[in-house]
Amino acid sequence: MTKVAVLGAGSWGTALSIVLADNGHDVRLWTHRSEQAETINRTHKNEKYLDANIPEQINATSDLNEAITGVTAIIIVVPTKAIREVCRQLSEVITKQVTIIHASKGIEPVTLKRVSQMISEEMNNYSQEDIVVLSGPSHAEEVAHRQPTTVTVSSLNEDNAKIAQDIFINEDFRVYTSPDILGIELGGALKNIIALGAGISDGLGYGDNAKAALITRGLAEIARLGTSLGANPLSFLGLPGVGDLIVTCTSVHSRNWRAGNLLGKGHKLDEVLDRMGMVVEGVRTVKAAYQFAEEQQVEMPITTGIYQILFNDKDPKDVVEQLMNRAKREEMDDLAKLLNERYSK
Ligand SMILES: NC(=O)C1=CN([C@@H]2O[C@H](COP(=O)(O)OP(=O)(O)OC[C@H]3O[C@@H](n4cnc5c(N)ncnc54)[C@H](O)[C@@H]3O)[C@@H](O)[C@H]2O)C=CC1
Ligand SMILES: O=C(CO)COP(=O)(O)O
Repeated sequence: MTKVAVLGAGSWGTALSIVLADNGHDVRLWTHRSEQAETINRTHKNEKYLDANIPEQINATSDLNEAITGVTAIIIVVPTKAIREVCRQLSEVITKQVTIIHASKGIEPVTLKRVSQMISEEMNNYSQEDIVVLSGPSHAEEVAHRQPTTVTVSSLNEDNAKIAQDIFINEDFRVYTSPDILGIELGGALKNIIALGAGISDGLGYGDNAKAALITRGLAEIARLGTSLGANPLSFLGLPGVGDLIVTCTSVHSRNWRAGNLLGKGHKLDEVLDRMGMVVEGVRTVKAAYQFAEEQQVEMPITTGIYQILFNDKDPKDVVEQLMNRAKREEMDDLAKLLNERYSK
């Protein structure tokens, strides 16, 4: 039995702890709130986040040193906004080299750093090769009930990705590997923006045609930005790309979709975030993507429209009109062209 620590006791940290416990690992679930640790240990529930029972071999603690003592792997699953703070705390108590896997989905505004980059910047003795990302279409609510789920793990060091694959894989939770950490992290982060858009569209009362358009054209702009940064275009056709786009744009479990839905119904952003009570990563990531698009000179009309709704108080209906009345163009100048350029020789 391997001892592992999961840092972050929200929906996803709790669901991943259940997978790890099912795999026979001794799991320490760290939360920064001692009362939450006490409740989880006493009731074997984490009701604010999930309705599932928490197996007894998961021990919650608010003592970070206790959580990581003797572990072979640490899974970081806090909102992107808290990554640097948690890693700074971790860096102070960690004494040996272990596998670090993160499962957070976002990009930091201003620095435009991905999560693996933030972790390696904050942790002494850890370079980017030491970090693994786990991403894919995986709502915590379903994973916690052992519903079939597939994800991808990726690292600059393939051996580390394989270690993560072995730690997590089981008959309900299938784990693939990929060498393209850039594409995997970008896909997971950027799909949240499009999920906000899908929620807005549904909130406005638009139908499945509009949603299919958002998913498809959203994928095109994600791939456009991702490949301009050096990601493999094929990654966006995989689980952490189109797979995660489908699941977040079409599921009521998605907090990004739900937040978008409320925005589409006319609620203001502050009120929406208050009502959610859980992280809505797309709100922060849209700032980063908007900035990225300007810097890379990449066209991202959906991202731009959602940015205008969130931060410039633009009416969602006007944004739809703006998107529908853009200059005429050929469809297949994006992902298909990129793939063609890359693989036609
Ligand atoms: N919920 C899901 O189904 C999935 C979530 N993710 C990603 O996982 C990450 C975490 O999401 P969730 O667990 O769903 O969020 P959540 O909102 O359910 O929980 C976040 C947890 O992080 C804790 N936290 C916040 N700030 C902290 C800090 N400074 N130090 C320590 N703990 C802190 C909160 O107390 C809370 O327990 C996000 O990046 C999300 O995009 C990825 C895949 C699936
Ligand atoms: O990333 C997710 C599922 O793969 C969860 O999405 P939300 O954060 O929108 O709930």
